[in-house]
Amino acid sequence: MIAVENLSKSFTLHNQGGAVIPVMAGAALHVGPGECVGLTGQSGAGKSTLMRMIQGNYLASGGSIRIAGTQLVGAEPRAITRLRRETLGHVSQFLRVLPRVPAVDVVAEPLRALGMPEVEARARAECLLWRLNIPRRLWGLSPTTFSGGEQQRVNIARGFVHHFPCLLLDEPTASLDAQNRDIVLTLIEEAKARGAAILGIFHDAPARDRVCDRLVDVTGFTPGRAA
Ligand SMILES: Nc1ncnc2c1ncn2[C@@H]1O[C@H](COP(=O)(O)OP(=O)(O)OP(=O)(O)O)[C@@H](O)[C@H]1O
Repeated sequence: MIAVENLSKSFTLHNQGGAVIPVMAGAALHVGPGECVGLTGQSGAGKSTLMRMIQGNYLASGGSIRIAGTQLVGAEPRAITRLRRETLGHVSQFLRVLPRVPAVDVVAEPLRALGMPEVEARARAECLLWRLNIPRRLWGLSPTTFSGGEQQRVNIARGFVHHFPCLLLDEPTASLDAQNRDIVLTLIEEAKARGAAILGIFHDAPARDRVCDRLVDVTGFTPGRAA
């Protein structure tokens, strides 16, 4: 479902004399249906860079990234937009929303983009907000004024509302209390049970141990260390 082969990445610092910084070479991993793979490695090893390339936010310098059969490296922006709408979900650490859009609409939006009828999209959004303990009185308000933990839970609800076949999770349990953390881990387990391929960064070691089937240490993809 998620297949990375011989992936490389260099950053060119145009505002610093065009210095070229190689950060990744020979990166390879595979995540199958129903599997959760955790990215590990010391700070600066390249976990976020790899995730951003798989999400299509950073251009790869070379290699291959296939998401459910679609080649991402060199893909047209339109193909990447379609992949994100239908196939590749992403939960980042922070919620980015337009002001004045109510929380329930933020969560329902991925379903509306897929053409789901309004009543059903709203019902599914409300169900997730309820499961994630967002008080009903907040559902009609913009999350811009919500607490950090509430914003993160809205973000998680938005990431899980459509049953994406592939999911990228960037520290999905960071700054959550024990009860909400447990709910998020249950959502991940449910996604695995329905066959989703999940790749995540989990600094929370017990959470990682609970949901990850395998770990991939990106330190092995540091240029000069690749096999
Ligand atoms: N936009 C960028 N421009 C230049 N260099 C970058 C950029 N993004 C990341 N890097 C460099 O790439 C390397 C890997 O960074 P990355 O953020 O992927 O590491 P990480 O493993 O996610 O670290 P952490 O655990 O601290 O978040 C670092 O040396 C970083 O300075």
